[in-house]
Amino acid sequence: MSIPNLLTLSRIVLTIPLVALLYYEPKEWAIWSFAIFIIASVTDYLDGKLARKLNQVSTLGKFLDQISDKILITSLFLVFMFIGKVNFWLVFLIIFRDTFVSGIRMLAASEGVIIAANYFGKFKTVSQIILLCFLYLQVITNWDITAFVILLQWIVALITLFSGIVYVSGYLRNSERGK
Ligand SMILES: O=P(O)(O)OC[C@H](O)CO
Repeated sequence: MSIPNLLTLSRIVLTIPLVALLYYEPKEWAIWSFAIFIIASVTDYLDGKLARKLNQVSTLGKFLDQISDKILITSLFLVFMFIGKVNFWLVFLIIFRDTFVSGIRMLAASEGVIIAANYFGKFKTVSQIILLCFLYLQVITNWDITAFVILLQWIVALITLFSGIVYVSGYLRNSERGK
């Protein structure tokens, strides 16, 4: 397996300790979870860059990248929801959007079309990572950032929704053209 793909896979493996350290007591473990999350987020930046540099861009790599992002981010949002730091509706929207977009991707693939992650999708992932950082800070520190985090949740919800609509409308436009 190529180094970029190994980096991507490490994100899936790291999700397990990261979730356990955040979910279980004592609270002090959350800081270790945050440290692992930062490492996992850096691999998200590095894997694609390295794959392009080493000329190792592959369909498997693109697939793993999307899957590992979703496993990491959705798992964390679920834990933050269980510990009462994030609203249910945002987690619902993220799961709904990702499942719907994956369905559109499967449909397109069955028609021989590969829908790669676009800039809106990447921006959505970055916005969710930023929100997760602030959710960690809420758990780890005593800072009163509740109002800011609520505002950020709305912004992330809008970006998440918009990026999903972009994929769906892109697919519908292409299938209209193909008729
Ligand atoms: O738009 P999505 O859901 O494919 O996600 C984009 C990826 O996370 C980019 O790495």
